[in-house]
Amino acid sequence: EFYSEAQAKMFLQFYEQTAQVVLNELMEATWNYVTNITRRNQENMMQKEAEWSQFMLYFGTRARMFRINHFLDPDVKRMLSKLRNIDKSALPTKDLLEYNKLLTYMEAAYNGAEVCLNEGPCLPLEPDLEEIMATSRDQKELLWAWQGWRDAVGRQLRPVFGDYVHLSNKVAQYNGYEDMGALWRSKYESDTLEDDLEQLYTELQPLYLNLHAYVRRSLYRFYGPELIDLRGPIPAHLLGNMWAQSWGNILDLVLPYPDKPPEDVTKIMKIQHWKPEKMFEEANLFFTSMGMLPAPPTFWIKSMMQKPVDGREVECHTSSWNFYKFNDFRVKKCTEVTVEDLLSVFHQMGHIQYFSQYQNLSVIYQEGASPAFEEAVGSIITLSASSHKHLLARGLLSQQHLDSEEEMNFLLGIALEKIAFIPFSYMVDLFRWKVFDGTIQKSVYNQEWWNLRDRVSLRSPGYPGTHSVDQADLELNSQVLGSKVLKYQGLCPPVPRSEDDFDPGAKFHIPASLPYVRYFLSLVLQFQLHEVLCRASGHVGPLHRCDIYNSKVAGRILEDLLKLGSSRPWQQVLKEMTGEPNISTKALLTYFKPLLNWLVTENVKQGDILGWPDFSCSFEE
Ligand SMILES: C[C@H](NC(=O)O)C(=O)O
Ligand SMILES: [Zn+2]
Repeated sequence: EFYSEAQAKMFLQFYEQTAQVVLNELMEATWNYVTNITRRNQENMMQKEAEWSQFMLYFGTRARMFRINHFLDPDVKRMLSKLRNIDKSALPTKDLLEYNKLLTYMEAAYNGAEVCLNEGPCLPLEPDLEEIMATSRDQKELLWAWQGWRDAVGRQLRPVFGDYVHLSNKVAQYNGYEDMGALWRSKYESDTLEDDLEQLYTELQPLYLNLHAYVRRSLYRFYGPELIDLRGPIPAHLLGNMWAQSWGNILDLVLPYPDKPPEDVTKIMKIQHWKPEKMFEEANLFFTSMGMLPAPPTFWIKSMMQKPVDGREVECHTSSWNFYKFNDFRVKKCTEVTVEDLLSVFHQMGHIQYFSQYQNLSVIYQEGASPAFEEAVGSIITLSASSHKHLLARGLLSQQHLDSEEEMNFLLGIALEKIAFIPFSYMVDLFRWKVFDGTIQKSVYNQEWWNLRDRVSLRSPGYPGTHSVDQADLELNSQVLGSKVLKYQGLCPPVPRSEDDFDPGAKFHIPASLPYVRYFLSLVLQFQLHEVLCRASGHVGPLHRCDIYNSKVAGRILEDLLKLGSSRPWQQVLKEMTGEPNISTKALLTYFKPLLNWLVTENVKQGDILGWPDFSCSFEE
């Protein structure tokens, strides 16, 4: 028999009451585990996982019985269709146990991995190995950390990743999707997502290729020709980050005007005795200055703002948590007193703000308008918080004005964070979608990630800057090269890789089974929304000087977005807020226009080419 719309409303109310309790217990058990990794806490978490799946199975199967096309109330229809996707709860019990064991194993392998010095201590990723990658300028030391981390993590995950893929695809099929990539993409409510992504990437490529060429030249000057090939990819251990995903830590090596180095905010924070708690208060203040919500009392009591020193083993990867209980939201971060971590704290407080703003909605709607919106909120604020004007106002800088050269140094600093991230944030899921849909088989996981497979060199793009490596070339080669580090990032592994390695596994989100393309979309979206808020706040002048701190007008606009959660399709919400129905690179390109002009001129002056026609990696000569 089919249930009426009235019965559907009753069903949703019943779901609402019980979901909060079950979800809260699951979050508490998971939080207890990741902030104190013990066998007992792991068992408790697994128990709550099982209960949560039972609960989802009950409601998910019943949600599928309603014939929602006949219903009138758009909310009832939207909520029921969201309830139908019950993710891994759709697995038969035996498979579910196996899948949860796999997921826990992979995440534990990542969290517990460390790299040991010949005699003496073993170093964990946070803070030790990340500190080395950020600050060391000794390429042997960088190589030791880079290779050691991949040996410690990637090799452990390699044998099980195939099983994870197989069971993930089973989850997807039980929920009515081809494979797990299709299930992940469905969150964006768009049947043109993949084309839209490729279009965004194409629009951003000249910016990336010019930055890549410029940084390669700078590293050539510092590390010399034995390490850097001016017509080739850059060795991946020299970019100041374990995954070369953001290059902000090598700003000192690549400054456009080295005789005018920017003030060192990290140093100033240490001189001023900043502590992690103060970093969170600073970010909280930004939101309240805009008339938005403060983090509630529980946040300050229950968050984990530092790596514990009492011997507890924890998951250090930074994350924000909603406990689906009034005003209970927390951040877990092994915070170091650095400007990089200060901006990361701003990003996390954006998640907390979203949780607070939509907490009165149905549980079903307590998520971002799309995963990209979830990631964009904090990053929008970070764009203001990292402006010279803001840091000066907050006492983290003392130099009143920047001349045009100092301003170019500043813009390059932001580009090292944001532009370098473009190819990385795009290709992590391009890789995984191909793994899930079977294009990339287990036997070639690592070479596909690095694409060492084919010695096809990109046709040299002719003069730098005037015309970047044209899309046809890249497309031609992309069929051969596939979507991998070399094609997109123009990086090389510094040492030979084999199929015993599993380098993708060295990035948290892969063992943690967390989708990643949300960060690529957020990167574009955050500039688009930043521009809207800047204009609304009355900002005039270059976008990179805008700081919306204290703007109640901007706060209001942002609040109206966040309050909606996922109750409305994000395209509608975006159109209302910006007048555009799609994510657009216009604002990002406006923000970096002065820098792109400078980079193109510089690359032409140096006679540098865009792209990496010398395709092979140094050790392969
Ligand atoms: C950008 C992404 N942020 C996060 O996971 O919180 C990362 O760290 O890779
Ligand atoms: Zn985030």
